[in-house]
Amino acid sequence: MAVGMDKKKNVAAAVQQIHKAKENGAQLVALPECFNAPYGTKYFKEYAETVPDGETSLALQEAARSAGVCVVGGTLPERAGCYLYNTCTVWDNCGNLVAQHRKVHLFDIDIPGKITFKESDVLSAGDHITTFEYLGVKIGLGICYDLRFFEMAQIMSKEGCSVLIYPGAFNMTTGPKHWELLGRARANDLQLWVALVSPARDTKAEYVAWGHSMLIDPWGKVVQELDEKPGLLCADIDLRMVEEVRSQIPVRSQRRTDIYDTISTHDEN
Ligand SMILES: NC(=O)CCC(=O)C(=O)O
Repeated sequence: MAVGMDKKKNVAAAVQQIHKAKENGAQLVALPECFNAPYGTKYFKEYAETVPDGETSLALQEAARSAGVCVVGGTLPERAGCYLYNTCTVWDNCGNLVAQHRKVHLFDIDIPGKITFKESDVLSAGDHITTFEYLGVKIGLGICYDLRFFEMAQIMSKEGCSVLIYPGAFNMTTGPKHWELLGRARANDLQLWVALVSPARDTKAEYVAWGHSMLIDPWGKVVQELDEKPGLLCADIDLRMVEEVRSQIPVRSQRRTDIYDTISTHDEN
């Protein structure tokens, strides 16, 4: 979805898409990172809300309940006391808050002449890895830059997740280089489904999102992808494929942790 300066319009657009996805048969709907606010450090404080009683949370709760779908509510700037977080809330089909993930790895990078961003100027990092269960399926959550950290995805996989969902907003520098690569790497390494959910590209925005929401199967194949424009990606996730890939290429039981442990104690890098 496109995200602009008007929070109410952003939230209304998200609610509309949730209902549209339900009409298309969705049981779970995921929104992009920072779907209710422009993405930028100077905006987080102004747009921040408390969870679960802020206006965006209440709108997501009501949308999940009235549509009867699970909503992975992208992210919103969350205010908790004097701290701000980049937070994903998850609502089940009855409108219960079933998970809340605060971005663990803050997006602090500096590529001179291309992109410099420092979330840690205003945001605090979450310190929990978040998984939840819906319709008997274990699902893991990461937010954008979290996608770069294999260890986090590996823990979610070890906890039994067969799907990882990353609301994210890569940019015009790192997006074409790494967005798909990282999503496919996580899916292939851990042999599970990965969904990457981005805002649409707005070339007039200060931060221009790459777009290209996609769903990747446990073989590491992109099964569906949007372009940079607003759109709705609806796809079936065949969970049997997780077991199929894992039994046919059994890397999970072939790890030589005896060797890795020895090496990793010698070389922290
Ligand atoms: N919102 C983000 O965390 C952006 C991450 C990103 O673009 C990257 O390259 O990593």
